[in-house]
Amino acid sequence: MNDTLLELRGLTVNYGRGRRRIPDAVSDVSLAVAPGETVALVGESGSGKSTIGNVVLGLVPATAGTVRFDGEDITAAGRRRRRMLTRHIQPIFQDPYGSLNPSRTIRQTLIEPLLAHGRAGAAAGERIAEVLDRVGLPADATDRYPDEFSGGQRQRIAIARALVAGPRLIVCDEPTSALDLSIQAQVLNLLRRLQRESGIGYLFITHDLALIRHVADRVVVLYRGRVMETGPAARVTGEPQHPYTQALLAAAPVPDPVEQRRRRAAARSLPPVTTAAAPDGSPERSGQGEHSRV
Ligand SMILES: Nc1ncnc2c1ncn2[C@@H]1O[C@H](COP(=O)(O)OP(=O)(O)OP(=O)(O)O)[C@@H](O)[C@H]1O
Repeated sequence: MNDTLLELRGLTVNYGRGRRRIPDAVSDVSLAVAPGETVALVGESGSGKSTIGNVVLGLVPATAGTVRFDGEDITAAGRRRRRMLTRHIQPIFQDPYGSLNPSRTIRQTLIEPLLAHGRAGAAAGERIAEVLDRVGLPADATDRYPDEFSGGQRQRIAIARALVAGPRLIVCDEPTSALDLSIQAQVLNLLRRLQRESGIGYLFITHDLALIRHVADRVVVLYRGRVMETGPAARVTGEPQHPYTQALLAAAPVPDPVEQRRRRAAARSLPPVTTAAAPDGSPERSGQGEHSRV
């Protein structure tokens, strides 16, 4: 067992080829997730968050850099070995309506990950009942279809599907952004409880900096595929060092209007985001000193 569950080093991803090539969708990103830890990837749309998550899930190839899971480089592993390793990594996606096949019962949905890893034997029914119970759904949910459930319940089904094969890392890609606020809190509490019970690591993708102080231990702030700032969630949200992080925080809605005005005033007094260190016009990087840990 390794202290570091997931470690990315110098991850770079280019999409497409020739004239349709999109270089540096992700550029030289390094981060680590420990067992039982939540590391949030934050940044606005197009900053490369989902690309990083998809590389970790084995859905998108890395152009350069390494992705180590439990010390083993997934990108260098053969197909069979990669399948073995990625069995321990599962996704939860944003849209609980789109991510569940409407023509499959909940049992068929939950048995898929077990089938994929040759574990759909006699104990599968028991395992499915157990995960449904853990996510707070009734045992008789198994014979029903996704459209018989609310958005929050569907996201619980998606969480059950992620849990059923006993993952050690879950890539949560905006898992609550399609849900009402009250349901969001329930789903986040469920994720936190599951983490406490099982020591699962979360790579938690969100564009919402206001959310991460409630869910994340550490944060990686991305802009145009590059790391702007990394550090403990309380520090990055309480005393952001990089102007880009400060601007993101100022734009995040806060329940307290006085606090919101204070942040906006603080952001207005910032110097403009500098382009000095980045030839492509993105802000210069900072927080790299903490890079070795995050
Ligand atoms: N399959 C793809 N083919 C080509 N380009 C892609 C593909 N997926 C993402 N990109 C590009 O890569 C960059 C990073 O996109 P990505 O989806 O990773 O960002 P994101 O931060 O997750 O955005 P969002 O919050 O909108 O999901 C963007 O410029 C995007 O257009």
